[in-house]
Amino acid sequence: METVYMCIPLCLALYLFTRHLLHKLHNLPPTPFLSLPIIGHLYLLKKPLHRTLAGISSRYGPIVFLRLGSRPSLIVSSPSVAEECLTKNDIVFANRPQLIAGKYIGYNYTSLVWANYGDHWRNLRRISTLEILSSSRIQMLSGIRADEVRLLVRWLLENENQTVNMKAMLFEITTNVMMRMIAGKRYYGGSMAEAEETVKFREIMADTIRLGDMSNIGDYLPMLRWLGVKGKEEGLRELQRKRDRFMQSLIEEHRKIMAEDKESSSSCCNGDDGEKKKTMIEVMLSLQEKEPDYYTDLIIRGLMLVLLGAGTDTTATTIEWTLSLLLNNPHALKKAQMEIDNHLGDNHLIQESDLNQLPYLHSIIKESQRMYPVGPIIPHESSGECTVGGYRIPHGTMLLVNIWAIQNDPRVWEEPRKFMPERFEGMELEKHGFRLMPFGSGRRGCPGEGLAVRIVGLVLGSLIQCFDWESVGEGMVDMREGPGLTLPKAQPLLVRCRPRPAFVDLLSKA
Ligand code: HEM
Repeated sequence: METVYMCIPLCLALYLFTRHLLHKLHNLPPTPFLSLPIIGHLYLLKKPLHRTLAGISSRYGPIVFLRLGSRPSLIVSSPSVAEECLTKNDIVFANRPQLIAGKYIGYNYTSLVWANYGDHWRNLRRISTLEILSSSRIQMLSGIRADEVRLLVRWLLENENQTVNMKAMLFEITTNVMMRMIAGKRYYGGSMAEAEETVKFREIMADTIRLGDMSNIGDYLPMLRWLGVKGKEEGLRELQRKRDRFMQSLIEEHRKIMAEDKESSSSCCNGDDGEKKKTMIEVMLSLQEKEPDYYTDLIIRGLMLVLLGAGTDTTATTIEWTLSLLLNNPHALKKAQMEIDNHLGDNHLIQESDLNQLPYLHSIIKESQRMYPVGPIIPHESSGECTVGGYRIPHGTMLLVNIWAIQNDPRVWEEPRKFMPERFEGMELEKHGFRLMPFGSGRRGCPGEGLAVRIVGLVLGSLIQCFDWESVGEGMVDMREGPGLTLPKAQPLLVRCRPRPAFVDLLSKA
């Protein structure tokens, strides 16, 4: 028995030594010494992941190799290495890791977010950038965003001095904007609150947030899945069934309306300019008529869910962080109000077309996205062997670019934890390079950036222009980060607002 006890540490030491030797021989990047059998470096990971990985990088350097269970992983946390991965090695790293979540909510890794690089992904990307998220289409649907913002400021006016949960409020407005663009429907606020369809939609959104954290131990230790430990898998499967059924019912509804429209050649949805302001489903169904084999209902459902999933929480959370920062930095809030007043006076509410005259507002948003990027870590995977920083990176390595670490690194940004929108004044966008990339970069970079910039700018600009704000509770707004995929705040932002006297009249007519 004693011999067995002696053997265990001996075997472990031998294992660690051999691993380390092989690591060096294979010219892999620096790695923490203790990589345990089976779990590798998983024992090092704690939430929030971006902070843990930043801690590891500060010890081992900007290129770190980890074995996360069965997944070889490359952690990158400097602008130059990120650039090397996303420019020189862009195609090699253009795959996504095949995590369990992608099997269910990514239609077996075939949706735009989850598909590997290749013809199918390129096609989806083309459809989304040319047909759905092109500047002309985004511009065409600007009325939806203006209308939702108008409803928001009206609601705030009617509820002045009440405690408002901004997290919930912002999630509702961004979801309404996206669903109106996708299907011409709004599910928050208004008279539809009790309708069965609304209740179903809200349930789906709540479940998506509940299961939204993609971490699943089976992703790293597949043997657990064989042993029957399925984690969130059942929940994800059921959620996807519900989402799929819901989106299909919207497609059927549109199909029916389009057929009726065709018969009566009605022009009920034409804009003032006579051009038809089609929803995304209508655009996709028109394409389906021309190419039914490619534009299947499955492809349409996949795109609807991707846009809803990628476009709501991200924009809402960005606005919530930014407003929180402004409440803790009242001088910046005043300065932004003055900028808007100077440019627009007090006789019209801010519109999207005003945004490019408001550089300080842009600087505030950039600074907030620098400090609190809502995609703190971007996951890719290598489809072949390549070199990064002179090290060999094997095929099938998961790449985690730690955007949060880069954007909060004192070697990259002066006093990074200080909110200083002024640092962006007069700085051209190109100058940020890979130091600032809240929307990612390279061929898998965010296709919704143009839309997101408009939504965030318009909502935030309107809130700043029309109201004076105070946080609820003692002291400063709590800026701690909570667990979750899109860097949520640990505590939702609670506020009270009062309309600015000069805008009461304008708001009541809005
Ligand atoms: C402030 C808001 C947003 C932020 C910060 C953001 C950020 C990001 C980031 C960091 C990525 C990953 C990039 C990469 O892997 O290299 C991404 C991907 C993506 N985003 Fe956004 N995003 C936002 C809003 C939106 C909106 C409004 C949409 C569309 C309605 C959208 C659609 C997508 C899609 C489809 C992808 C996956 C692209 C692919 O894999 O090819 N995002 N976004």
